[in-house]
Amino acid sequence: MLRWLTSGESHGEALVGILDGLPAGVELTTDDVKAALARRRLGYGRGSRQKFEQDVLRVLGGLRHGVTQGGPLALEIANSEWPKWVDVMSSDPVPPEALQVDAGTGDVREIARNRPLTRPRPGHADLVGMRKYGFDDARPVLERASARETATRVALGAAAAKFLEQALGVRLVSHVVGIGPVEVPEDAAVPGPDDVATLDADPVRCFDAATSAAMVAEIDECQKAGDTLGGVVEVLAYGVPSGLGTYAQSDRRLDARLAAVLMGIQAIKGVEVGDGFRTARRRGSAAHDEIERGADGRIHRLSNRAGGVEGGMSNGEVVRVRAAMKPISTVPRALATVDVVTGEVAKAQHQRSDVCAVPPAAVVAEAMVALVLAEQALEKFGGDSVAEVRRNAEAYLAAIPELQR
Ligand SMILES: Cc1cc2nc3c(=O)[nH]c(=O)nc-3n(C[C@H](O)[C@H](O)[C@H](O)COP(=O)(O)O)c2cc1C
Ligand SMILES: C=C(O[C@@H]1CC(C(=O)O)=C[C@@H](OP(=O)(O)O)[C@H]1O)C(=O)O
Repeated sequence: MLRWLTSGESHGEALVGILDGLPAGVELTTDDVKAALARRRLGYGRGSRQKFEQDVLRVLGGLRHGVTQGGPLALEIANSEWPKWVDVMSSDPVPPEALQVDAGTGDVREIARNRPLTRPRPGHADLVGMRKYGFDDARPVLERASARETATRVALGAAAAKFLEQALGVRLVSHVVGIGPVEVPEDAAVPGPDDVATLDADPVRCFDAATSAAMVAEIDECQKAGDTLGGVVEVLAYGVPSGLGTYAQSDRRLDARLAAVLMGIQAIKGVEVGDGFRTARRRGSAAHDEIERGADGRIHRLSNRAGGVEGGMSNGEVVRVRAAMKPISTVPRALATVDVVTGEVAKAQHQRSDVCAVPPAAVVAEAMVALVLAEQALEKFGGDSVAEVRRNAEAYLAAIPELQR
């Protein structure tokens, strides 16, 4: 059983992630995890924080000499912004005067950081979080609701991706298919597992050069207008064996698990498996993926509209999912709100913020798909080491009757 948890605040000392149930024998280095974290920081349209903050990684458990040990993998990602937030985010009580003056950093903005946030920002967790947890300051709400937390999930996803590749030969790709109204054409080329470096080098992680340029222009225009953007990301998983997930119980369906973790990413408001909503507009004869026996004697599909999932199970085709992200909630052209302490009409607080975070959201979505595919592979094949999982998978595949292959 694979499970994961994260802890930590956006401006706290560090984020922490634990991945429990990862088999022994996964080859993984801190450089692998750092590379995944670096990919999440890329993307045209991000705010100033990405430019100066570093993801300072420490592996606290589960890894020895570059190989997982079978125990929980524990990762710490320190926030390099922490020195500015020591008093505001102190885990122990601090004297009130410490919150009135700068904490010896010489940075007068410290005083502003300490000021209670009483004007909840539309689109954020602020208002409901204050009501629900009984705060008169949105600070504790936004600290945990912030997508800074996705760094931890990307780090854990890097370990899951290594496991998938080494045990089963599964490789993942994520790309951006829409930013605001700019969309990749339906007939555009789809990236394969060898195109990851090309995607990482593109400012918006888009595989279609003309669309990428249009997306960058859209972000520029939006920034000038004091506004923000969302978009759509796609994750493709190549080499997923047939039979992950099940039709036998609704919550164990592969599509249900994928949708749940994608919806669990901050700001994701819709999920599509395969052609999803587009399939709903088609007739059945143009919606499903016909089966034929190819010249190589193996069963093939004539299309992959289902996105590699039928009956809640992977069907051996490329697993393909999309997630729709709403525009960034902190809109520079500040939105209307109220001050919940004074009762006055107000404008939502805006300091720095991303204009568009769709490219990093693609990397986060890729990590979540990796975690779910690893979870489902372990559920199907079991095994405490990479070698055992591989043996079990090979035995299962070898036992499939010849005419079903
Ligand atoms: C990678 C990433 C970066 C984000 N950066 C910002 C940001 O800089 N400013 C902002 O207001 N929201 C940002 N968000 C979105 C907010 O965290 C999100 O809108 C908020 O949590 C409320 O969304 P929810 O209703 O889905 O929880 C980001 C989301 C992601 C996935
Ligand atoms: C720090 C990250 O993203 C942050 C996510 C975020 C939000 O509201 O979700 C708001 C911004 O932080 P701040 O309000 O401190 O400027 C982003 O920079 C990150 O992704 O590493």
